[in-house]
Amino acid sequence: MEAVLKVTHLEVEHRTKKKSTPIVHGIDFEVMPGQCLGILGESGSGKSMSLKGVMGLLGADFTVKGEAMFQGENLIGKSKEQLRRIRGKKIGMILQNPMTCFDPLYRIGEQLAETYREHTDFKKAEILEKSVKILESMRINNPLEVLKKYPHQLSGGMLQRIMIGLAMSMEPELLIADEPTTAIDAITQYEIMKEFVRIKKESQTAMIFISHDLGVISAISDQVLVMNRGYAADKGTFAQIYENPQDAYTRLLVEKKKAVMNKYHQAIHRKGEVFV
Ligand SMILES: Nc1ncnc2c1ncn2[C@@H]1O[C@H](COP(=O)(O)OP(=O)(O)OP(=O)(O)O)[C@@H](O)[C@H]1O
Repeated sequence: MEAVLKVTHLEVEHRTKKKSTPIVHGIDFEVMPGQCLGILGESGSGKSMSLKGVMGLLGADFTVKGEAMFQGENLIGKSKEQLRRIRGKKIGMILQNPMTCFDPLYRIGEQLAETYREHTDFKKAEILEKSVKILESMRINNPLEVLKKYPHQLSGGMLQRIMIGLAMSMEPELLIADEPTTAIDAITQYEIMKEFVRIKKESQTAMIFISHDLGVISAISDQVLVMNRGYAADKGTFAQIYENPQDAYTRLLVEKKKAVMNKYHQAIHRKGEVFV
């Protein structure tokens, strides 16, 4: 089976007049159809830079090298305009903070319509119908009312749900989610994760899910790439990474997680003793 996206020897470098600083040091990864690749690593490990590099979202002061094959074409080296067309249609992207993805000056409905106008030839009535469907599919009540609201009138969780619904309505070949739950509260984070797991089950869309949280990665990933300081530290299925980490850094992440889980189990156990 052919990978949906196959990235080989990806390098990202930041350049100023005085010096160049390597950020991502030749990493390889691939996403198979219907599967989710989780990219795990602490803040600053180069997770976002890798995907932004592939998707043409870095400024002119960055250089990106390597190969990122998507539908028979190398994304690296494509023009900003070509990549903009691919993003949002064939490759959906959900970013960290939903507030920054919406323009504060326009109503939600106008912004959804704009995306439809750019990527489809739907007429006005069809756009409205589709927009309502997106909100309904993401279990948002009173969709017609919500379409009339401005971003600041909605919660972060609701905006993130709308972003996910919009991305999925384009029926992308690949969905990339970069820490999509970090900017929202814990209960909503759980709800948003449930949406991703549901989408994965129902639509079989290939996904890349970026997170610093091992728990989040475990909920959705088939394969995991662990990043540390711009290098690929470990690779494998979640079970391989969790049970038998090859790299010292991955072992540290797993041990930290296991220690938290132990404390949690002990607390539950103690609570049980008190109340039994
Ligand atoms: N605008 C920038 N200019 C120069 N270097 C940057 C810039 N943004 C990030 N970097 C460098 O790239 C490294 C990787 O950053 P990146 O955002 O990819 O990390 P990350 O693993 O996604 O973490 P986070 O979840 O905090 O975004 C950082 O450690 C930093 O040194």
